[in-house]
Amino acid sequence: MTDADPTLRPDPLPEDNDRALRPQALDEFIGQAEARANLRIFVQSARQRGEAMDHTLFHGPPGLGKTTLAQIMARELGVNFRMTSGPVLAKAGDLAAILTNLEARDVLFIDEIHRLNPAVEEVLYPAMEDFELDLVIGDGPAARTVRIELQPFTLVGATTRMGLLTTPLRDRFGIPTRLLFYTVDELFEIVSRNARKLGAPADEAGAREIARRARGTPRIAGRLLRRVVDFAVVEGDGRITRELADHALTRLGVDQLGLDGADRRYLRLIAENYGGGPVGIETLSAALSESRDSLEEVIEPYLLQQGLIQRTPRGRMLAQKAWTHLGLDAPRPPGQSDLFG
Ligand SMILES: Nc1ncnc2c1ncn2[C@@H]1O[C@H](COP(=O)(O)OP(=O)(O)OP(=O)(O)O)[C@@H](O)[C@H]1O
Ligand SMILES: [Mg+2]
Repeated sequence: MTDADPTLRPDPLPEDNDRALRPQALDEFIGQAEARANLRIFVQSARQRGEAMDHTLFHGPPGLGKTTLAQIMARELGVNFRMTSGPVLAKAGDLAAILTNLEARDVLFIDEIHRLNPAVEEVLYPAMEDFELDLVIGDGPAARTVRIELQPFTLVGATTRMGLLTTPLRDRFGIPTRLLFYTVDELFEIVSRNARKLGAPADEAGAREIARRARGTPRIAGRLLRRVVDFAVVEGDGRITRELADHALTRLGVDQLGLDGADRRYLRLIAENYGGGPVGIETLSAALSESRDSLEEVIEPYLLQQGLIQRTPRGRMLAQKAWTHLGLDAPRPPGQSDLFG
């Protein structure tokens, strides 16, 4: 097991595309209660008025259900779902081709919308605001602009990095929706339901153990469940108990808090090489050979949410909980004498 086993990371993998396990309706979607309640109202209102729903932006760490919710919105609105992503839309013409093919009230989903090329983003502004497209035809002195009317549509954007969105783009979303890490109870429901769908008998304590160690993330819960099922079949009697789940997760390198090798490597680096910090993100990125983006998008949000690290103006610092979790003693602040030493 390598430190950064990709199957334990929250980033998407092809094996996640298990349609049977993806919730198909708002009622089947567990967790995100506030976002869900609001979306239900906006969907219903758009349906009753017969209008396109307002543009919606989902932001939050990977694997929390942004794409799933976008698909559910289209289904609940009873419209087509078209999907693309920021990096895929290289030229303004690519986006124009998609926009002109939308039918009235369709949902256009743009994943990783913070990675749109600025020229493409320019095209998006009038499209979002007035359902119009300004196309430049030809070049040089013969160039002219043609205005094309679009069908009213709903843009659904998703991003793991809200901070990287330009202000004009952010301001054009009527419904910004932040997704939060799931509670253990919510993940417990998701794991139990998925176990039933997979025909894998999981008792309550077994499902709860997986939920507790899923890093607050349904995508990880789904993957851990599949792995635990494998252990149950090969090394157990097929049933998922707490002992079996604990054995399997420990073998997979998922610890009691749900941290994997990459998380622990991050914490241990700050503890052992930087005395607990503060240490700058660029330094951590170089020392771990991980991009700054992946530290900020994937590793840090959960460690912050769990109170294992703190972000200060001078860099990242370990919290006491992290020292305890690593089984290390926090260094004493300078000047404080050791009464017993
Ligand atoms: N509330 C939920 N209940 C059950 N399963 C869920 C829920 N939310 C997400 N999932 C499952 O978790 C996986 C990840 O969800 P999804 O692809 O929507 O995440 P995402 O936020 O779009 O991630 P990324 O930022 O990587 O694109 C999917 O397999 C989906 O079925
Ligand atoms: Mg997604």
